[in-house]
Amino acid sequence: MSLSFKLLKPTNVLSQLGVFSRFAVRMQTRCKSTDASEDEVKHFQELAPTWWDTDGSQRILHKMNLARLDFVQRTLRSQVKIQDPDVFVPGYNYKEFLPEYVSENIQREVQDSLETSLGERPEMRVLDVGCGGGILSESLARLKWVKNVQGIDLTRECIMVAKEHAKKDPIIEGKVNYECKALEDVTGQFDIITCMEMLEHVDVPSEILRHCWARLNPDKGILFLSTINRDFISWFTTIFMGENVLKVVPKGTHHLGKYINAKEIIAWFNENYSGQFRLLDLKGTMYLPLQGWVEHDCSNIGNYFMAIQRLQ
Ligand SMILES: CC(C)=CCC/C(C)=C/CC/C(C)=C/CC/C(C)=C/CC/C(C)=C/CC/C(C)=C/Cc1cc(C(=O)O)cc(O)c1O
Ligand SMILES: C[S@@+](CC[C@H](N)C(=O)[O-])C[C@H]1O[C@@H](n2cnc3c(N)ncnc32)[C@H](O)[C@@H]1O
Ligand SMILES: [Mg+2]
Repeated sequence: MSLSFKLLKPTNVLSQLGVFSRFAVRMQTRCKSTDASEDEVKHFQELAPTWWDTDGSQRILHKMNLARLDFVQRTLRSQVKIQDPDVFVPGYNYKEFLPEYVSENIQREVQDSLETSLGERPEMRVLDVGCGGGILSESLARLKWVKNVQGIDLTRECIMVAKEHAKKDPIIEGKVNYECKALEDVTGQFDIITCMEMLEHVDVPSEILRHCWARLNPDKGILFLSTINRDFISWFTTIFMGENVLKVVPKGTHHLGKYINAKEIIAWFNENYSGQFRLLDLKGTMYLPLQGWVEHDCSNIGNYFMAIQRLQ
């Protein structure tokens, strides 16, 4: 590995921002640019056996799954046009001006029409990069507008757990398949690519994004990311509180120096794919003990969800 990552202390995190962006650093020693480091694989190997224990070491990931599925579905619905001419979609904020029962009716009609349109859409092919034990892969495979989900991960034990768990649900039989392989070895094109809570675990995230882009349907394919900004709040919540105080995240899961700022990702897309993509949505998200994961508009602080659409 060309660079050694030290855990950045919050005091010097500001000196690191912008000066030492590992984001575009290319590996010199790894045979594959999208390969996983041994320490990351070893960490997740040990977690694999309890992956599907919703009160176990991945409980926070299970809780996050609800929020990120909302984000994915909301983003996709925003891309669907209402086809039904009988559905009235007011051109103003009707919730503020119409009686509650009227605006609820409108909202339900719009929702039903969107669900129908999504259900009629050509069935979507999904790639889940760094799928782990399949928490997100399975949830996506259960969505009616998904044709199939390909989950890949480089921790073999996670793939084995994912395969075994998928057998428990006949609804997703034949809709989800898993392989232990590097992203650059994945062939085919996908309408949706998800890369959730994985970028902060790789040494060269730009290589992951580059290979995701190459496999994204150029006709409006959508890349969904969730990862963590490199800032003090992230260190405080995800490492100090998450791993050391509340102990709700396995110790050693995260390293501040590997976190990636949302602004860095957007800048990288502008630099490499200017005019070929659209940022569909970017939301901050944070875990609150009594509420679970909640979205907020400070996407440059802490965790965030991002949706990027390929236009050509
Ligand atoms: C607007 C804004 C962001 C303001 C912030 C202001 C501020 C100081 C807020 C503090 C928030 C607060 C109330 C903190 C109290 C302590 C607390 C609840 C901390 C959260 C700890 C936690 C659950 C962090 C989540 C870590 C994380 C990213 C989980 C995903 C995950 C999980 C796993 C796994 O389970 O194995 C592995 C991964 O790689 C993950 O990314
Ligand atoms: C925190 S888990 C997230 C799992 C899943 N995406 C989710 O959110 O439920 C991170 C996963 O990324 C995998 N991973 C790390 N580096 C990888 C790489 N270079 N290629 C493929 N998978 C990788 C790890 O093995 C681990 O299973
Ligand atoms: Mg993580």
